[in-house]
Amino acid sequence: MIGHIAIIDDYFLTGWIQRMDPPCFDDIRCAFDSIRNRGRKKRVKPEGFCVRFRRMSRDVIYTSEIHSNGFVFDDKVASVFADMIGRSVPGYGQTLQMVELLAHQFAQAESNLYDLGCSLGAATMALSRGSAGKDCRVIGIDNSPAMVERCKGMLKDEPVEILCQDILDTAIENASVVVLNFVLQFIEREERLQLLKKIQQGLRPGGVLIISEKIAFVDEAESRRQIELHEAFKRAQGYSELEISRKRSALENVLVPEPLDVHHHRLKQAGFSASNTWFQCFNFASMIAFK
Ligand SMILES: Nc1ncnc2c1ncn2[C@@H]1O[C@H](C[S@+](CC[C@H]([NH3+])C(=O)[O-])CC(=O)[O-])[C@@H](O)[C@H]1O
Ligand SMILES: O=C(O)C(=O)Cc1ccccc1
Repeated sequence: MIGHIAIIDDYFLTGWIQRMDPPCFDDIRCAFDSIRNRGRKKRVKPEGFCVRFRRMSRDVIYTSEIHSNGFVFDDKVASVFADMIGRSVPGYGQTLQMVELLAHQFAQAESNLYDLGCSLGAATMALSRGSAGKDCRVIGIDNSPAMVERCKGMLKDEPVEILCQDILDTAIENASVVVLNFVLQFIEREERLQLLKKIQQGLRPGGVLIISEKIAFVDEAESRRQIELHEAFKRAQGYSELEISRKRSALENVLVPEPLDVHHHRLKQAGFSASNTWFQCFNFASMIAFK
């Protein structure tokens, strides 16, 4: 049920919890409680679990004035990314759980599963877990060397391949599930259709593309409302007004969101037979497209 990222209260721990059966949230909380009781530094194995954990660094990048112009996936961002995305994207954890469920549903035996723009490999892990036992190749790809290096470390015991590559150059073949989890938004708009066509062509019959995005709204008042709600979410997650506004400026022209109907229309143009939106929270949404 849960992948490898567990955020318990304000402990900011990243952990891998492996057991024969998928653990539920209460099991994990129990495991962490038992760790807490014995002192935070001590590595213990609560009964029935194999828990490996490292402290997840808190994202304080935009608390200081000194940060790069624009937004780049450099080592600074990679080192706090798990915390950053968890506190910035409403429903991110839920999305990962559903990627695992969808992989379980759609992964075909002896096919390839791709996580394009894998960052630290959270969705790669979900693909791996969801397709366990089907003899699939799970491939995570990212063009940020800092992300790839950390991702390889995080997933070193998982049967996945992690490549440092531009996803525009990646060959997609024999695929049953492809994931673009909050990645298309960073690709130049003119390149997006071509990328989706390539994915559609690399999918087997019955294959799916799972795509999550920050979305835009055509109606100005609606757009304002959704952005305000997203920013209220970020405030509730502990980001200050200054951090929120600095990151907003950094993301301008780097993360370019589009309305949901633009996405669905483009998926059709790329050759997908159908698509739908299976999750939305404020200006973040997840879709699935069927070959
Ligand atoms: N052309 C490109 N080629 C390869 N990678 C790219 C490219 N452009 C951007 N990236 C990579 O796409 C990732 C986007 S983050 C994905 C989260 C992850 N999917 C997750 O489920 O945790 C989303 C976010 O930061 O909002 C970064 O690691 C970039 O290096
Ligand atoms: O933080 C934001 O405002 C976002 O839109 C989400 C996000 C999350 C991680 C990196 C870049 C953008």
